[in-house]
Amino acid sequence: MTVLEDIVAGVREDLAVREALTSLDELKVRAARLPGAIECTGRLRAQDAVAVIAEVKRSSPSKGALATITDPAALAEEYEKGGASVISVLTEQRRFSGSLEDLDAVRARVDVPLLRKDFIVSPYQVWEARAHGADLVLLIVAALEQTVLESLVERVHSLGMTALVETHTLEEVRRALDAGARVIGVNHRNLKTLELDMTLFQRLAPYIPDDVVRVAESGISGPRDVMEMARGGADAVLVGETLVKNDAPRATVADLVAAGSHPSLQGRRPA
Ligand SMILES: O=C(O)c1ccccc1NCC(=O)[C@H](O)[C@H](O)COP(=O)(O)O
Repeated sequence: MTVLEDIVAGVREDLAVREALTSLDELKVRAARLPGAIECTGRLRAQDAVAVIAEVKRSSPSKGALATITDPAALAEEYEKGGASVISVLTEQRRFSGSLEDLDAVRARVDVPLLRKDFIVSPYQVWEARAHGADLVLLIVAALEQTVLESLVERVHSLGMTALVETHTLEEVRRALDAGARVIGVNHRNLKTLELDMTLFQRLAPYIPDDVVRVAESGISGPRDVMEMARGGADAVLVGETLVKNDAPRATVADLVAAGSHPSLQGRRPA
């Protein structure tokens, strides 16, 4: 069994417990009481800047415990003040120590769009994301059959949310495009082996059309990486470990944001 398969098996078990506790109808009622999802593609695709998606991440299969985040909302507030365009909240519990309560807490404190970062395999989880205030949902191509991927992308969009469709190979990029993705992430981390390949975004980005938002994910350790991703065609970067292990998350986000709008990057994208 790969790491990804193992994570998804646990996610399915935890999902069955939540489904027994809260009906889909109840989630729909909760979602209807909330303001609509924030439109995100424009924010992720500023003309001459790289958007920073800053992640709340306590632990991971590749690195184990990363940070004791007792107040995820306070951390998210620092990210927002540092200029993050989107905040990603890991809600998977077994391997990432996250929860939907983290998403609620962050939603109550910040105004920027929120990404529910989890291993989504069912429309129930998409409704759950919306009912807990998420504006974006991660869909991992490697974890989903094509027909399921297509129906989840459609469900996410029909709820006014944005799907960040994550890929790791050229075939997955093609599947993401076939599924109607408007935002495609290239994860440097292979979720089956956990190996990082920091050249992957630059190699796959040319296969992602200009009208689709391109996000470089994982292993980004500082401003230099942001500039490299920008030169390779990134509209946005997704950063977790570097931020949660840092004593000054606001300043660190600000440094990444500044790198993404460095004068040497101006004019890299057609108007
Ligand atoms: O981070 C992991 O070890 C991991 C393992 C298996 C599946 C997913 C995993 N991470 C999810 C992510 O995509 C990252 O949290 C995100 O891209 C940020 O990465 P980083 O900046 O390297 O923390």
